[in-house]
Amino acid sequence: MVLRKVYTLVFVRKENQILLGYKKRGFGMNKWNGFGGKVEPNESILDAAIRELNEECGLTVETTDLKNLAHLEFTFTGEPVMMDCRVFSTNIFNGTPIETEEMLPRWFQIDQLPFDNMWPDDRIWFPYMFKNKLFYGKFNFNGVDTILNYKIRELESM
Ligand SMILES: Cc1cc(-c2ccco2)c2oc(N)nc2c1
Repeated sequence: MVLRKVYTLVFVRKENQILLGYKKRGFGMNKWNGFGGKVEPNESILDAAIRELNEECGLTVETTDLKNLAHLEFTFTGEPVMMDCRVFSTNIFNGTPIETEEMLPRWFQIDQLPFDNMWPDDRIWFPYMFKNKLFYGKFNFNGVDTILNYKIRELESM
């Protein structure tokens, strides 16, 4: 019986740059990633995305500014969990990114990303994100570093 948990992931864009955070502790530690986390029982997915972004790097974004780009499902061989990850992006935001206990934020040129220090699936689906296409992906992991199999496809509408 698989336990599905919903997560958010927000990518902030500025010209040809993308804001990534270096996870200083917890799940995904020592990897650069978008900002996000668990959706609490009492909140919408959009509200969770906005809350996590603010908690992790201090930026504020409006719900209407977030564009839902992807639905990604992550499973782990031998574990009954499935991470149902909703990916959003925006180029409209308020504030300047600040370092928090969780995250060290940094702007990267989108053609110079630290993929060796990111989740292995990112190099597979980031090109879809940069085409601003809606897409759906399923990735089956063995541990945190090895993708056993995956599928990805563009969607016309979510
Ligand atoms: C297995 C996995 C999990 C996550 C994640 C998102 C939010 C919390 O964990 C990922 O994020 C990325 N970029 N790849 C990921 C793979």
